[in-house]
Amino acid sequence: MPKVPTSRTDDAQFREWQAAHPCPCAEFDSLIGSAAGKTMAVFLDYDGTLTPIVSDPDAAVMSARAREAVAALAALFPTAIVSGRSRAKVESFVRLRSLFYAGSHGMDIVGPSAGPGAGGAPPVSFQPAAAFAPLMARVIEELRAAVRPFAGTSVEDNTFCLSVHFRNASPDDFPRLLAAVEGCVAGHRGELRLTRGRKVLEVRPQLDWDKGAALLHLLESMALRDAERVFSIYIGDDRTDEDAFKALARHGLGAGILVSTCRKETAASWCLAGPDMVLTFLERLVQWGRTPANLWHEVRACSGWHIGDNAGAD
Ligand SMILES: O=P(O)(O)OC[C@H]1O[C@H](O[C@H]2O[C@H](CO)[C@@H](O)[C@H](O)[C@H]2O)[C@H](O)[C@@H](O)[C@@H]1O
Repeated sequence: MPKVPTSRTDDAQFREWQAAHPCPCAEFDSLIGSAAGKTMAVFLDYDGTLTPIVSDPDAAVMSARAREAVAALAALFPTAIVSGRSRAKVESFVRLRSLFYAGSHGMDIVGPSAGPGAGGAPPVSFQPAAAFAPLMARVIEELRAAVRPFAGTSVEDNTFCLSVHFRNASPDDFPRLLAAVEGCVAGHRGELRLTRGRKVLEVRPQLDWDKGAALLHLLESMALRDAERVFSIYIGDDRTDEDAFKALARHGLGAGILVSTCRKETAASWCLAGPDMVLTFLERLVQWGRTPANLWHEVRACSGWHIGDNAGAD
């Protein structure tokens, strides 16, 4: 595999990659052109997408600007947050009731409790990993004991996913930390699996379910899984978002937008250079969504979501 540059100083390679993954702010009309004649749905990752990455996971709060943009978006398009966080935690950060939420990497899904999405069919509510809850509650204690020797680590309870953070740990400890976490997972062979995110190891149920499956489930639930009629946008920064990018690409359902400042292997076809650019893009999408070009003004309803004008209702 070619060495992947880690910064924009790897100019030539980065420019080549960038040409293949343009910025949707710079080429907004081109992206929107792909959605011509279709209604739109929007899916957003949380950490590293709506908020900058910070060293304390509990401090990743959403800015007023981000909340305003997402609220406005949710009044114009079906909008979902798809996060590795527990649903309760991401809801408490975002504090908007007009959204669909898929927490625990899509293993905990609910529909809106207020605003446009709350109309129509009953809200989506789905927990494909529900049977694993008792196991996860036991394993978190095992993990906490296993990582205790490594200063700067912590285990975050994301309900159906346990996140072992090592952003604040010594890089020298990583091989032993990884071995300790792998040991825990191996103790539950066939029941658990280990994935990786940004300075985080994630212990999840051994289940064929990820953010891509959650995205398809949400589209299905809203009667929007129709490539002829609907164009979905998914924005995310992490490895786990790749499953959603792949699902969109595989089924021709829309556009994946990676949030990154460096060249990466990705199934996304667009790139935004950080959470600030994400907000700029979302604000642009809101402006566009308020014009008659947004076909939700004509369609007005789908199963589980209907357009409204109460962006401030949350
Ligand atoms: O799917 P996401 O919404 O992106 O959640 C993925 C993980 O995000 C959080 O961890 C990441 O962000 C933290 C705060 O900026 C950072 O400290 C950490 O190093 C990152 O990995 C969250 O804390 C995890 O539980 C999520 O699984």
